[in-house]
Amino acid sequence: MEIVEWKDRRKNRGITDSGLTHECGVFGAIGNKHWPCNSEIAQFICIGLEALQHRGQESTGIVVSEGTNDYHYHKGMGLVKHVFSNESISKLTGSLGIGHTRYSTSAKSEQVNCQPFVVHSMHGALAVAHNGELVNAAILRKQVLDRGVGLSTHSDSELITQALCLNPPDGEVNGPDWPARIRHLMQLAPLSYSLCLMLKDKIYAVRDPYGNRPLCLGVILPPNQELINGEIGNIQPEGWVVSSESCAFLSVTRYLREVLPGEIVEMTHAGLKTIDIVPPPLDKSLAFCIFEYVYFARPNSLFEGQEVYAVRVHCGMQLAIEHPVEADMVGSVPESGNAAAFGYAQQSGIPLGELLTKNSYVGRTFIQPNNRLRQMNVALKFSPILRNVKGKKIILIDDSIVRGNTVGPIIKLLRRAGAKEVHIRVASPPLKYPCFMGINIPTKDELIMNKLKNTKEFAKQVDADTIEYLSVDGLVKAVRKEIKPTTKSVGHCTACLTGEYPGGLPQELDW
Ligand SMILES: O=P(O)(O)OC[C@H]1O[C@H](OP(=O)(O)OP(=O)(O)O)[C@H](O)[C@@H]1O
Ligand SMILES: NC(=O)CC[C@H](N)C(=O)O
Ligand code: SF4
Ligand SMILES: [Mg+2]
Repeated sequence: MEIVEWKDRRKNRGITDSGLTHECGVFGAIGNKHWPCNSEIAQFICIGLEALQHRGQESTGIVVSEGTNDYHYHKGMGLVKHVFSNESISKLTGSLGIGHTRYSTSAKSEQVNCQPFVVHSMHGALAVAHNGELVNAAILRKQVLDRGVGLSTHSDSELITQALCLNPPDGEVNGPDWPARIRHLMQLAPLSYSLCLMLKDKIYAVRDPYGNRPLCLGVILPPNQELINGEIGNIQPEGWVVSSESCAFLSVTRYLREVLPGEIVEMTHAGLKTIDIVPPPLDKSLAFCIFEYVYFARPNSLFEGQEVYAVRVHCGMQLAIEHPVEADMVGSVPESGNAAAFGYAQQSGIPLGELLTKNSYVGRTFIQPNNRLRQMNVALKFSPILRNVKGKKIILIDDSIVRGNTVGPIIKLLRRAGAKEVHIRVASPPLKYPCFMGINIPTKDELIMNKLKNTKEFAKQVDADTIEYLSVDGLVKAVRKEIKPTTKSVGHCTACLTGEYPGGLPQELDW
């Protein structure tokens, strides 16, 4: 199989009209005692995946096991609610399982690349669910192919699956040594992944040594039981869960903690155990994706001991400090601009109000060939609230501007509704560089701030009175404001804003 260049890997992706797309959600669950428990493991995973639907909407899948190597699985293209039915879920009987929601980064959005991947190794069946993108996929692909392994897709997640089947360098003296295989993978490819790996009787939750993508652990509580100060204490849990985000821990599941950067956590019916913590390569810092805070994650998810919503409010407050302006009202481009608008209003003392209402039935809008149709797309999604806009000086907050396709048509709508002044404030810095770690950022030429000299030119182009962005330092400050000083080491990836890549650049750069 030929090596696929970056340009080709990205072909046909980023097909939406606005925003950043392309990450993934992973979720796993394992039942406690009385195996095979045939409890509601698949249902748990299905509900967890629906709660992670914002992370990936192209395809989804669940793999379960009853403690044997005969896995049951169901995968398909589309949303969780479309792919899974009562009938398909009822066939997924198991005591443990993992699931995935996908936005493609490394291979086409089609059935063959749906996750989880399942292979039968010399030590039994292995299933893999992956969020992230291997920066050195081309090199690793060659190494795996050189060892006589055949690959059936271009997916880097299949590559991870096959790399895990390679014998570890020191051999396996006392039978299969999966932690050694995982450590071997981490040496071969340190960036970027959060993984759920399932064997017949255990799940490994693994985060790459840079901690680039999120992953956290939770517990399934018996009825009428509650954690005390976040601790399990004497409770006999019904099981354990792992998820990309804590927003997927609903009702009977409770958040316990994050998987640490480089940590390998073994989940068995007996509980959770840290097997190892692999540090990032020498001289490299931790690099948690700062855009999880800005845009990707649900506002109620927890990262680094803080709620995403709180960070977004701090971003809005910092933005008001950096770029104040007089106005009658502050509002957001719903939804992900909401918290920052709240912060901006709080800091500036300007009243907060709804300037736009969003049609919640409109999903992703696909790329339209001309401005007229793009304008229609935006008008379908947003409508101005006349009472708050007419005759007013307004500040409109958005979390990010990517291609700039949303902001221009929105300003047109607001002007038509009678806005006197429109000041755009963006709660993150301008996006200028590609991401090679699981987010499909449009090409350099498509990013609006690469096409323009400065924000003045941008404002003129879209008929705004002013446009200003949060600074990189301001964003980092807002993100770190509430991280406890006891948190051992903190580091964030800002590569798409600064061009400083945590693990270096891939060899072939044709972005
Ligand atoms: O500059 P552009 O390329 O037009 O994209 C920027 C917009 O895309 C995102 O919103 P999106 O509509 O994806 O979702 P949201 O409802 O979560 O804000 C982002 O929040 C901006 O509003
Ligand atoms: N966005 C992601 O995390 C995608 C995972 C993997 N690279 C894929 O394309 O399936
Ligand atoms: S480059 Fe940007 S989107 Fe990609 S991991 Fe870094 S911060 Fe996140
Ligand atoms: Mg938005």
